Amino acid sequence: MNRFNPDMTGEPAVELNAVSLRYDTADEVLSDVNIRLRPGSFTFLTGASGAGKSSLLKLIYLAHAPTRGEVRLFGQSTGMLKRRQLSALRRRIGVVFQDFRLLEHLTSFENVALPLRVLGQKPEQYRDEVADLLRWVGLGERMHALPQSLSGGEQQRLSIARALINKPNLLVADEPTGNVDPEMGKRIFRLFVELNRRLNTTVIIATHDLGLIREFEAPVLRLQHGLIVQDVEHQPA
Ligand SMILES: Nc1ncnc2c1ncn2[C@@H]1O[C@H](COP(=O)(O)OP(=O)(O)OP(=O)(O)O)[C@@H](O)[C@H]1O
Repeated sequence: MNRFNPDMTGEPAVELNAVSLRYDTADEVLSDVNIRLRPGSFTFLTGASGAGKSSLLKLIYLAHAPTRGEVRLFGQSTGMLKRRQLSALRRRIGVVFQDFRLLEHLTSFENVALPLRVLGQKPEQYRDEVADLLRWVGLGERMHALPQSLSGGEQQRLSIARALINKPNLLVADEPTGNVDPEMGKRIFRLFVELNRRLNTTVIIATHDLGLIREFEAPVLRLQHGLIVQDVEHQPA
């Protein structure tokens, strides 16, 4: 993989300032959250079920707007942006979901190529790139398989390739190892680490898996009832 789109602004890749989120009229799901992720950093987000991890990630990948506070991405405030500007920012973010969200009628190759086709690229422009990425995630032999014929770990690696084909500056993964066995979980985390080290992609991963967090020794943000109770700046040495 080549290095691409390096983030040269020097601003945090992600910055949440006094962010709160409330769905309809219920209590706040996130309260006064302040986060800064450096470009090229690798961070875990953890917390009990219902603590607000997915909600926080949705704010980061611009699926929701906060009720209060400011979300800044790559130095840009996101609150007042027009639809087209938001789409451009979203293209700089790759998202990996626990339940993969692959298109079942498309092959592995076609699933990964789709974001480029949507951008108007022709097969001859993306063929080699898609094949390289599929080989990188270990699916070189499964390029023409449909998702239903892949194992859970293979489907997750396919969804990682799809999230990366647009060369995002930021990768957001929501419980990416929730549906795979521990060995595959490690293999998937190694892909994220390699991505982060080789391409300097900023990575944030929500996970319950304390074993993997310990093994990979990255900074941890911990959410409890919508509050950050442990953050990157306050790690024990
Ligand atoms: N679209 C929504 N509408 C209303 N409430 C929601 C919505 N999404 C999440 N919630 C509520 O917000 C709270 C936090 O949910 P969230 O999914 O962010 O937590 P989580 O830490 O990711 O949990 P899990 O680990 O179980 O996925 C929960 O009480 C949940 O019921």
